[in-house]
Amino acid sequence: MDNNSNDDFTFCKVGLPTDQNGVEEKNLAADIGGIAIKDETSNCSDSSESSRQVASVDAGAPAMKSEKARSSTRKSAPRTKVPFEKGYSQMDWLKLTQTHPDLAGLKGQSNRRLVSMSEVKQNQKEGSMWTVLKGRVYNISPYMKFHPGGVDMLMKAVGKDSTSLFNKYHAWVNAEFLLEKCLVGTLDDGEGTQTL
Ligand code: HEM
Repeated sequence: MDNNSNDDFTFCKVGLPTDQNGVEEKNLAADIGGIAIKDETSNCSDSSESSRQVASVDAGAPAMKSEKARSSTRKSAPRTKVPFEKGYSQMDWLKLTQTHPDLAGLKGQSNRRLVSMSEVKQNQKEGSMWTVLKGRVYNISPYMKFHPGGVDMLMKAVGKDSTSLFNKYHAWVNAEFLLEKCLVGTLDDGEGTQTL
C-alpha cells in the first residue's frame, strides 16, 4: 500500500488552522478508487460548529451524516480527537476496506447469521474484537488504530453493545459504511446462534 503522505486524509486535520506552528496547509482533496473525498476545511481542535471539518464521500454512502443531522443529534461529549499515526488516516482505512479480503475475520463463514451476546463477549482478543452496534455485530479489531477518537476509546466498545456510547460521542458517524467490511453478523436478541 502506498503510504505517501500526499495521499493522507483524515476527517480531522490536526493542528492549528493558520500556519502558526509552521504546519503546512495542503490540499487534502483526493480521489481514490473512484471515491472522491473532499477536505472542506480547517481544524477540529476548535469546538465551534462553524469551524468543524466536514468530510464527504461522493459514492452514495457518506462516512458521516449531514451537518444538520449532526447538530441535531449532538450531545455535550468532550472533543478528544487524537492525531492519526502515519498510515492510519481515514483515507488509509477506506483503501484497506477496498483491498483486504477478510477484515471481519470470517474465514469463509457467512456474515448473514445470528450471533449471540455471549459469543460477542468471547471475542476480545487482538485480531478478533467484536462489538454490537445498532443490532449488528462487527469485528472492530482492524479499525482500532484508524479510530479518530483513539484506541482507548474504541476499546471500551469491545465485547459489548456500544450503541449508546457511539451515539453519545458521534451519532452522525456512518458506521454502517465505515465498518461494512467488518460485519460479522446480526445480534440474536434471544441468544443462541443459528443461520439466517
Ligand atoms: C464502534 C464503532 C465506531 C466508529 C466506526 C467510530 C468512528 C469515529 C469517527 C469517524 C470519528 C470522527 C468523527 C468526526 O470527525 O466528527 C470518531 C471520533 C471519536 N470517537 Fe468514535 N467510533 C466508534 C466508536 C466509538 C466509541 C465506542 C467511543 C467511545 C467510547 C468513541 C469515541 C470517539 C471520540 C471521543 C471521538 C472524537 C470525537 C470528536 O472529537 O469529534 N467512538 N469516531
